Amino acid sequence: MQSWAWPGIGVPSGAISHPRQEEAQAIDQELFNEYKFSVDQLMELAGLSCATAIAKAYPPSSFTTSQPAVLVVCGPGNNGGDGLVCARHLKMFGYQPTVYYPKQPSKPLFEGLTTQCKKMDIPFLPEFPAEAAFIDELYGLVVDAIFGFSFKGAVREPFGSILSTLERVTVPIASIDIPSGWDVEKGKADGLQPDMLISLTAPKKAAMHFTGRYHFLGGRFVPPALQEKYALNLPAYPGTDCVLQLT
Ligand SMILES: NC(=O)C1=CN([C@@H]2O[C@H](COP(=O)(O)OP(=O)(O)OC[C@H]3O[C@@H](n4cnc5c(N)ncnc54)[C@H](OP(=O)(O)O)[C@@H]3O)[C@@H](O)[C@H]2O)[C@@H](O)CC1
Ligand SMILES: [K+]
Repeated sequence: MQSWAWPGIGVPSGAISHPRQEEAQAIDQELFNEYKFSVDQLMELAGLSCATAIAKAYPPSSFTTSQPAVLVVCGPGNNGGDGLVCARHLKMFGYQPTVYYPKQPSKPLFEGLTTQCKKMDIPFLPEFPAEAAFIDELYGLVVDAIFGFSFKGAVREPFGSILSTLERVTVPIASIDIPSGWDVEKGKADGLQPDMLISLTAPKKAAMHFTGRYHFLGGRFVPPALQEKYALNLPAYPGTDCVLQLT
């Protein structure tokens, strides 16, 4: 496992670990199988962390659009589920989220999260805006909840076209867990370059290639024994906060 020194106020000067893809998946499986968490539980905490980190970095007053409008783009796996939870909490925090969710799995978890959003009057776009300029005009922030730590190989449609449009937007992009399209360990120099990354549980190896302004850690749910087993060496979260700003 690779690690780096971590200077900063409130953060111990030790080294936070950067799990590889397989390690991130193993931690995830252990949380469910050994520690008996349910996906819904952790997804709620993960999505709440994301909305909280976004509210810290981009308060509604910082938006130049007439409303704090946020486009949340959700993928087909649990990263997309985090996006739906994040959208719901953003709405609670006073933002105007809109969701684009092109590949909706027919599983009760995702159907439930979708219904919750719709019942909170969060609109779902039937089509993705064809031009990056439309996104820049209508939204002050894009949340990238397309792929997380299980992404592998070349991007398949419709996500290839979506990502190539997102690469051209000029409004800030906040990526949940991994910038979508990036190799989970090596990153992608010519891919999406988000302004914000919210690493969940621990920053994955690819996070070492993140050059945006804000890097937050969220998902404050890893029991100490599991942190020790994987030598995560996570910094202490401040007080009762569910997120920690790393950079
Ligand atoms: N413990 C934690 O930290 C917690 C983590 N959580 C979150 O879960 C995330 C991981 O979720 P995950 O394992 O469901 O996978 P994720 O990355 O969303 O993508 C899988 C989907 O993408 C697809 N797909 C893959 N490659 C593709 C390609 N090249 N092109 C196109 N499609 C491709 C793949 O499709 P398939 O291969 O099945 O066809 C599948 O449908 C994690 O990053 C974090 O955000 C929290 O919710 C809870 C606690
Ligand atoms: K993502």
